[in-house]
Amino acid sequence: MNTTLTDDSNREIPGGIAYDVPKWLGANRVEDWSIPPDRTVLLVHDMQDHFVSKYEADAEPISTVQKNIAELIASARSLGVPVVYSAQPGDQDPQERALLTDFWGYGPRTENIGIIDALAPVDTSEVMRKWRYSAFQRTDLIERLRSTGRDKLVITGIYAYIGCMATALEAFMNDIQAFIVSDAVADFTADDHTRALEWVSARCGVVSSTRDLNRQWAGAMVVNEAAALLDVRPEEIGLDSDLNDLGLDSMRFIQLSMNLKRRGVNLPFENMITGNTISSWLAQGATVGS
Ligand SMILES: C=C(O[C@H]1C=CC=C(C(=O)O)[C@@H]1O)C(=O)O
Repeated sequence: MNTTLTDDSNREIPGGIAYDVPKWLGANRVEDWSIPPDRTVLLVHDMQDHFVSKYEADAEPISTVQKNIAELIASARSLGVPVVYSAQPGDQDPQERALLTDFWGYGPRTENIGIIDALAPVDTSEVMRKWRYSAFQRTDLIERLRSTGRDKLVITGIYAYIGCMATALEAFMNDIQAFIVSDAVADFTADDHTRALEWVSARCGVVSSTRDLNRQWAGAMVVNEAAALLDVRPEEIGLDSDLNDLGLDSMRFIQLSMNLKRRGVNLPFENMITGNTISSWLAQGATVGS
């Protein structure tokens, strides 16, 4: 198949994209999926110079999205949640690119396919080469999940109404619970952004937010740190366990707060004296990241 375009201009992705990140006001069809760190993978979808450059730099939505993705990457790394990047190749052979050329022209050039510096992977092994909308197509994403017993995928990046949505759908069809992060994805317009969230929440996944995910992960980190301090197994500590009963005295509270600070969890000591359970501390606003 050999598509030659006479005029590529009307297939290019529009440049100068700028819109306020829409507030997700919808409801998820599924409400009981969670993201334990040992069963979750964080996907950073196509945050490559070529695609990110379509946004107005240092403006909404991309400034907020980049910041939130960076926060989630930091949280994931501190919890041992694998971070996986998808990235499309440059100067694609028309035979390989096939129908994408009809929709999007010749696609990215090799010089523009790097992951943006602000979100750089720590190792090339974190990066999967992606040829189609879905990050599952012709990649080892499903093996990366299955081989480590992980069945939850947190999806961030661009574009929400294209590859992020396609990836969430294919996750669902592979029995993987997909979580699309409302303020860590972006598209061409606020409407397209919202459409992606609405479709995923109604048909194949859960819409979450950076704050919600960080609170869930903060809870997991507090459990891990408290268990280490009390020399018990994490499974013995629930979010509503009275940690005083488990031996967490005031000195150890201070130690726990300091240990958590080192792990990037903001759990000020004054919050902790409001109650003896992790859920009471989370209610005070303990989160991971800034
Ligand atoms: C960022 C994505 O790339 C696709 C969307 C627009 C243009 C594309 C291209 O030029 O190859 C990709 O097919 C995505 O899948 O969300």
